[in-house]
Amino acid sequence: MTPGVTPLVAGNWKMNGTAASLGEIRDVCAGLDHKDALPHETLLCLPATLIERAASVAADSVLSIGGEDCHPLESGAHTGDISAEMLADAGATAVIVGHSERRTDHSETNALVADKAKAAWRAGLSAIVCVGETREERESGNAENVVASQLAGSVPDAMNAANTVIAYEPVWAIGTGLVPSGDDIEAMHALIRRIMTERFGSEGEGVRILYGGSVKPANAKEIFSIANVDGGLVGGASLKASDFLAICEGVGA
Ligand SMILES: O=C(CO)COP(=O)(O)O
Repeated sequence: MTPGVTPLVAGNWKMNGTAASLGEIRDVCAGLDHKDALPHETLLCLPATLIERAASVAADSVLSIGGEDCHPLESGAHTGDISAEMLADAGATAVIVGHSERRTDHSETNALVADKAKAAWRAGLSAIVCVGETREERESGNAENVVASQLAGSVPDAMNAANTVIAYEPVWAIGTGLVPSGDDIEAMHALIRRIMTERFGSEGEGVRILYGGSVKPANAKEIFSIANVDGGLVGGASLKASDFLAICEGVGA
C-alpha cells in the first residue's frame, strides 16, 4: 500500500454475467455495506449489458460500477461499440482501458488506449489503464521496458491521481493461477511509481497502482501488503460475491 492513498479493490467480470448474476452484486453490496468506514473503495467493472441494472442494485451502496472498454468517440457510426458517455449514462463511474485481452483480441495500440482514457475523462469517468508483459517478454528480461513503454504511450498527459488508476497485470498471470513473486511485484510497482512520479509529480505519487492476475482470497492479503500495491484488479474471483468480499478483507488486514 501507499501511505495516504485510498486503496481500490476492483473486479472485472469480462464476458461473463447475465440477469441471473445480479444476485452476486446484491450480495457484494450487502457484504460491504454492513461495515462502517471501509478502508478501501470498491468497484465492479461489468459487461455493458449489466451496467444499468447493476448500478440500480448498487445505488444505495458503497459499491461503484464500471465498464470494461469504451470507444474514443462520443457517438457515431461505430456498430457494436459503446462510448464512455453511454457508460456514464448507464451509471458507470469508471472504465477499464487497454486490458491485455483487448490489446490482443482487438489489436489495441498504446495510442488507441490513450485516446480511450481521454474519452473516459471527457465523460467524467475515471480510467483504469492496464499494462503488463507477456511470458516471453518476462523471460527475455524485457518486462520493465515493455511496461515503461506501455505507460509512456497509454497514459495521456492530463492524467491525475483522481481520474486515473494504473493496473499492472502480467499477461501470464491472468487466469492461470500463476502469480509473480512478491519481490517481482514490488519491483514492478516501484518502477511504475517512479515513472509516474517523474512524469506527473505529486499526481504520480498519489495515483493508485493495482495488481491484477490470479488474485484470490488466499493471496490477496499478502499481495496488498506489498509497497506501491494500492489494491487489485480481480478477474475470475470477482464473479462470486463471497470470493470478492474475502479479497476485499485483505485490504488493511
Ligand atoms: O485480467 C484480470 C483482471 O482484469 C485478472 O484476471 P484473473 O483474476 O482471472 O486472473
